[in-house]
Amino acid sequence: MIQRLAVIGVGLIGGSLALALRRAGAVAEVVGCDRAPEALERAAARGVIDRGVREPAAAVAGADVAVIGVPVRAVGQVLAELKGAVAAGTAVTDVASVKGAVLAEAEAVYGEVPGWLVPGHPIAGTEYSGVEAAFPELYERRRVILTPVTATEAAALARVRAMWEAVGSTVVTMPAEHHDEVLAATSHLPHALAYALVDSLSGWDERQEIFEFAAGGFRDFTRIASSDPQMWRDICAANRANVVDALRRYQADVERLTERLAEGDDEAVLALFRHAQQERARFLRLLEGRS
Ligand SMILES: NC(=O)C1=CN([C@@H]2O[C@H](COP(=O)(O)OP(=O)(O)OC[C@H]3O[C@@H](n4cnc5c(N)ncnc54)[C@H](O)[C@@H]3O)[C@@H](O)[C@H]2O)C=CC1
Ligand SMILES: O=C(O)C(=O)Cc1ccc(O)cc1
Repeated sequence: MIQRLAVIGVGLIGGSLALALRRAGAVAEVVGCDRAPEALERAAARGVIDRGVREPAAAVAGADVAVIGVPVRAVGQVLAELKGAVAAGTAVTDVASVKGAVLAEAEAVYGEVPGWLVPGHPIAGTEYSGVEAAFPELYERRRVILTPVTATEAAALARVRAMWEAVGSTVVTMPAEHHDEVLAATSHLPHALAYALVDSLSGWDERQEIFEFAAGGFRDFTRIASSDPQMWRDICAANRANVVDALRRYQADVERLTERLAEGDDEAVLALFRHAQQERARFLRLLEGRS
C-alpha cells in the first residue's frame, strides 16, 4: 500500500496510474504536480488527485513513491527541481518512452544516477493526451519495462515493481540501451511511419479522394498519427541514432519489395506477405498468452 503517491506531470500516463492505483485500493493519498494549473484543476475535478502543488519538491515531500509523468524533454528539468528534496525511503520513477536520455539527464544533474531513481516505461498508452484522456484500465495485462542501474536501491526497485503489479502489469527489467533499441523498432518506427504516410499522401494531387475513400486499413495503419506531434518529435530526438537506424533498415526492405513488384516477381511478393501474416499471427498469440 502506497501511503502517499506524488504524480509530477498529471497527464494520460500519470493520471491513469493514479486512477488505477486508487481503484485497486493500493494508494491512500495522491498529490499532483503540474506546470499547467488547469491540468491540476481537471485532475482534482476528476478525482485523479487529492490535492495539487506547483513545485516537484513539494510534491515528493513525504511521498513513498513519486512518478515523473512529464514529456521526455522535461524529465531533466524535473530531476533538477528535485535536487535535495528526495528523502531517504522515497522511490522516484519515470514513464518516459526513452530510457538512455533519462539516465543521461540524471547523471548531468546529480553526477551519477541516484539510488532512489528507478527508470521505467509502461508499454501502454493511446493516441490521446492530457488528464481527461486518463482511464484506470490502461495498465491491465500490459508490460512495464524498468531499466535499473547498479546504483539503484533494491528497496526502491521493489516498491516501483509492486506499484505496477498492483495495477495489473507485468514488470520486466533490462538495460536502458537495450530498451531504446527495441522500442525504436516496435514503437518509435511505427509512429514515424504513420506520420510519414499521412503526410506523404496529403501531398498527392488526389489527396481529397484518397482520404474520402480510405478504408479501415488506412485508419488502422494511421491511428497513431493522431498522437501528440511534439511528444513524438521529442521521443525520436531523444532516441535519434536508434530511430534513424530503424528507418534506414525499413527503407531498405521497402525498396526490395518495390523492386520485386516492379520486376513482376509476384512469387517473391506473395512469400513476403505470407511470412508477414504468419509473423503477425505469432505476435498476436504472444500477446494473448499474456492476458
Ligand atoms: N502517451 C502515451 O501513450 C505514452 C507516453 N509515455 C511517456 O509518458 C510521458 C507522458 O506522456 P503523456 O501522459 O501522454 O503526456 P501528457 O501530455 O498527457 O501529460 C504530460 C503532463 O506533464 C505536464 N508537464 C510538462 N512539463 C512539465 C514540467 N516541466 N513540470 C511539471 N509538469 C509538466 C503537462 O502539463 C501535462 O499535464 C512521456 O514521457 C511519454 O514519452 C509512455 C507510455 C505511453
Ligand atoms: O497508441 C498506441 O498504440 C501506442 O503505441 C501508445 C504508446 C505511446 C508511447 C509509448 O512509449 C508506449 C505506448
